[in-house]
Amino acid sequence: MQRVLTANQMREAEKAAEEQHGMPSGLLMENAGRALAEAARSVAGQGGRFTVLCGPGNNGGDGLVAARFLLEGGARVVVSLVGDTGKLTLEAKRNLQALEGFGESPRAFEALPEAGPGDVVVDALFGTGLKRAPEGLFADAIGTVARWRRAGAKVVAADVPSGLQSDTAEPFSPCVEADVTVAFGFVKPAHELEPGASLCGDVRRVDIGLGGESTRAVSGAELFRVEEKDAREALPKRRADSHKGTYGHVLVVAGSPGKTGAAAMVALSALRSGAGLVTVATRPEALPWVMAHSPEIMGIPLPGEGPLGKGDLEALKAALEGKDALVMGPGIPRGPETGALIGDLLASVEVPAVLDADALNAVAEDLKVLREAKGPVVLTPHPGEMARLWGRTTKDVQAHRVGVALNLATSLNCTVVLKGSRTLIAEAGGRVFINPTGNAGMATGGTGDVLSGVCGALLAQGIPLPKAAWTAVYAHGLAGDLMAQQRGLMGLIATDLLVGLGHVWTRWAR
Ligand SMILES: NC(=O)C1=CN([C@@H]2O[C@H](COP(=O)(O)OP(=O)(O)OC[C@H]3O[C@@H](n4cnc5c(N)ncnc54)[C@H](O)[C@@H]3O)[C@@H](O)[C@H]2O)[C@H](O)CC1
Ligand SMILES: [K+]
Repeated sequence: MQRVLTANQMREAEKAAEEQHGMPSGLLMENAGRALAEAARSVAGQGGRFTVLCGPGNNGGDGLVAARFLLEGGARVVVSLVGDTGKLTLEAKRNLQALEGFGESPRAFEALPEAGPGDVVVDALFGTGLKRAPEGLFADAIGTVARWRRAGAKVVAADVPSGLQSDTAEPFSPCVEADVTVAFGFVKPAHELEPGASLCGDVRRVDIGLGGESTRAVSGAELFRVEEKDAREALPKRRADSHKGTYGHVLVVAGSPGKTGAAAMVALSALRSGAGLVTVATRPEALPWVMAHSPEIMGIPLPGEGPLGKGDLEALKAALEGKDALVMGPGIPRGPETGALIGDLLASVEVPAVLDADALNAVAEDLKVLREAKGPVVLTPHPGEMARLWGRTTKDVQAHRVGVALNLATSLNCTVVLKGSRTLIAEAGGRVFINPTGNAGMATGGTGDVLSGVCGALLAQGIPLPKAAWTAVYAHGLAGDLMAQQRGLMGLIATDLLVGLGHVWTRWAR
């Protein structure tokens, strides 16, 4: 797992490093500037010129250090201090003096030469200290950086592209678009969440001297980026003497006339993700269609007709006998009693449960029904379903993804998987995991059904939450990435992910 720190948490970590662990403050900036210079050199053309734009804070200080290292290496460097140099922080001022010792004095922005192919522009205007939309000279500078980039220069951003809000990953206008972003110490939400992540280009995290100890002290939600090894290590080893019972039995409550495919995709995905047995419980008129998709799918008819309601409770409790996980929601016939039914069912069984799609819409009417759940619950809403669960607009949800997911998880004491680009997995009590896999080709019907099946299968194999959730999300997204290479972003469909999951498990086989 890679820790993702907010601007405040970075400041707390930097403070802890300096005050508690004796790290001289100038050393953090020295290390940052050196790494920034190395990154700039790595994208420069032969004999290219480096144009370093420095803002009024420590981000600008990083730029001054980078300029000095580039000069020391014999490069052609021009530097400009944009904005009120009187406000330079002490560290930045010290580095301005040091720079002059190398014979380079900052120039007026207007006096800078044009940059083009082979040249590198170092964006050290603003980092985590950005507070509002860049205006005036800062906005002009960002506009010029964009023009130089269009002319062929490479742009390397110090810590965060200037104009991009570090915590929300939302860009102000204007905002730098970088080819490389050097993340100092820790990645920030802006590097991991959209739309910020796309503006950063290649994110290179570098150590600057902030040891793990300095992050122990930080306050607020703990954010992590899931890495492939974390997901791979979560999978159970398959022992030779195991049998299908070892890998659990998933009950899938899904499907209805016209939406039998959803139930089949959940069931097939659970089978393709290692579940020993999978049974689908649905209305009698839908069941044959679901089971026809594959001989491995077993079925239990839910007597009755129309929406799921309290009259189905006993049949569902019986169906859950001997099961190890429940996946409920995709394509179910939803009615006014469905939410209460789900609440009663979860209050009477202990198996881990995945609620997706119309099960989420059913409980959205009264979230209290989930408070009595006996077993662990994971909700897998897409932003629209999250909006209904949270009583806000989808736009609101997307603007506060981390907070909304974390608040819902904590208020319901469950795990929340907020899908979308960079899916978030929030656990009750504070940790939020950011998933880096997946692509826009997965925006096609049924991919959510497949994810809920993977999650159910991993839970049935005994992997606890939230690990089962972020492992399912990572594997599902990776399956999509692998299959998009074969089918194209436009051609990818949900059942391709069933093939892609096979590639993932093969790649992770231990
Ligand atoms: N703190 C450390 O030990 C280290 C920090 N690193 C780098 O420092 C920046 C964060 O620096 P900070 O001084 O907090 O702010 P910025 O340089 O990002 O912002 C500059 C300054 O500008 C003011 N400001 C904010 N928004 C605007 C605006 N729209 N227009 C004008 N002025 C604005 C505000 O007062 C800011 O203070 C971090 O990203 C790192 O790059 C080192 O890397 C490590 C040591
Ligand atoms: K920057």
